[in-house]
Amino acid sequence: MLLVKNLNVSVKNISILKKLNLEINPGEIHIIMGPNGSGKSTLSATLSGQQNYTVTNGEILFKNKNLLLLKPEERAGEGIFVAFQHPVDIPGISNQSFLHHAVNAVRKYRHQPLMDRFHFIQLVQKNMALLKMPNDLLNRSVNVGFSGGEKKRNDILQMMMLEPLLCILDETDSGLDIDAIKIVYNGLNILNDKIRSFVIITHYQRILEYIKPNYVHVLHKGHIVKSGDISLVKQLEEKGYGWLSG
Ligand SMILES: Nc1ncnc2c1ncn2[C@@H]1O[C@H](COP(=O)(O)OP(=O)(O)OP(=O)(O)O)[C@@H](O)[C@H]1O
Repeated sequence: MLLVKNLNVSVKNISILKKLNLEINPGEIHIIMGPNGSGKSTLSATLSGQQNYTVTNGEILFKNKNLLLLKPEERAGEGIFVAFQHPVDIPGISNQSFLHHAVNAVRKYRHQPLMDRFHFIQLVQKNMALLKMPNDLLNRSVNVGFSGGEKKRNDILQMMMLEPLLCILDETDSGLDIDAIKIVYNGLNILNDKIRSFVIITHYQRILEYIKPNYVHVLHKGHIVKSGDISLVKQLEEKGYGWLSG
């Protein structure tokens, strides 16, 4: 589904990702861990097509298409969803109209029938109940004044509504209380099937209580220095990252 080959990315002429390789197949869950500043968020920003992240070498194929030729909204239409480490506030636009617009934008791109207001409200309320989100968050401006945990749940709500193929979650589990972590990962598990894939960026071993990843990768100084299975998470917890710095 996603193939990243020899990817080099710079931000403001500073080289961040270096010869990064990653392959993700349908239905797989990949966890990416790594020290602060190793380039994890740079990878998610690059995949989403954010400005200022310049690909200086390498390629990214998504469903065999050259992702680098696609605009951010086209990438979303193709099925890429990124929950950013720091979800953005959008003052003046209600969460409901933002979500409804986003749902229909991807449906239009995918040549699917648009969702009318009635069906949208039914679905969004069902998903909000699963995420234990109060209804008033729908009427407020996107993320404005939301608590940290509410913003992260709102990200998962967006993911559930947009039904992406590749879900990239950048530290969605940071700053959540124990109940919220369970709710967020339950939301993720609801979407987890044989087709959809996940890239989960996290600093926490506790993720293994909720998610069973196929692969775990360690990103260090801009490239993947080690890949393995869940036993790698336990090794990292015991030994830290020093033994991998080479
Ligand atoms: N817009 C920017 N301008 C300057 N430097 C940047 C920018 N974005 C990222 N960087 C730098 O790139 C490096 C990698 O940052 P990135 O946010 O990708 O790391 P990370 O692995 O996600 O870290 P953390 O675990 O702390 O979230 C850091 O040294 C960071 O300062």
